[in-house]
Amino acid sequence: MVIDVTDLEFAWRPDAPTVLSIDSFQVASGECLFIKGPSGSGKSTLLSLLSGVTTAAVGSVRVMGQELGQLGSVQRDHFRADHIGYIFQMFNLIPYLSVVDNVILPCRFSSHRRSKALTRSGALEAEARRLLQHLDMDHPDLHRRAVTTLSVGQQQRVAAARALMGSPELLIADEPTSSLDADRRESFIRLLFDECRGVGATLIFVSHDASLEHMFDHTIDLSEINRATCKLEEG
Ligand SMILES: Nc1ncnc2c1ncn2[C@@H]1O[C@H](COP(=O)(O)OP(=O)(O)OP(=O)(O)O)[C@@H](O)[C@H]1O
Repeated sequence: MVIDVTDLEFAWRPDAPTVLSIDSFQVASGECLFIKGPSGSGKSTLLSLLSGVTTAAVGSVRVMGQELGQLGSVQRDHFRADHIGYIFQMFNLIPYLSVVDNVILPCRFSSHRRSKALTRSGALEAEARRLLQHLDMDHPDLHRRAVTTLSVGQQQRVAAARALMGSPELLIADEPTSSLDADRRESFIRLLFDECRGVGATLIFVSHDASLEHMFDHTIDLSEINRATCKLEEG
């Protein structure tokens, strides 16, 4: 199992309502999982817990066998940098870096990912260019451009290449296609699948957009496994 969550209870503050109450949630290695759920059902909160941005006082969140609650915040930052590629909804590219330097960035924070990238392509820049090419960004002129001059679809591909750099075992994508039209959304997801399957990575893709669901191995509706949402709906 890449992810094993049991008996989780989470509130953002001790006096705030419970946002997540999940008895059991597992994701197998190599799976491409689609997580859907209405706005406010706790999707982003779950991703914060899976990536160790925050931790739960009650229950267990294991990622690749590591109990995240047992790590301090600096150790969790290292764990995330080494093992998790994250594609943000707004991409979070660094505006003053070139395309290639944005893609290389995870290797500045993780020697683990740096050595994997070097093993694969011999040089970080070569690995960044290989990923960009696979993601349909194959024009060398594009690689030198400032990210602020790229289209939304191009920025999305740069964000994906950055998340894939150094072959993290787990890729998390938080609504990264919401600003694209339907055709471009599907082609982007196919490219992500190709890259993930190529290295045996696990993909967790979160979206409101149920029309993407058919593309994935499995789907989870968070509001169905989250007892906190059920209680809110009943109340
Ligand atoms: N950093 C935070 N601090 C405090 N409360 C938060 C924080 N992030 C989310 N929440 C609260 O947790 C609940 C679940 O929000 P969350 O963002 O996880 O839902 P979501 O399913 O991702 O929603 P959306 O689809 O609209 O992004 C909401 O009540 C929200 O206000």
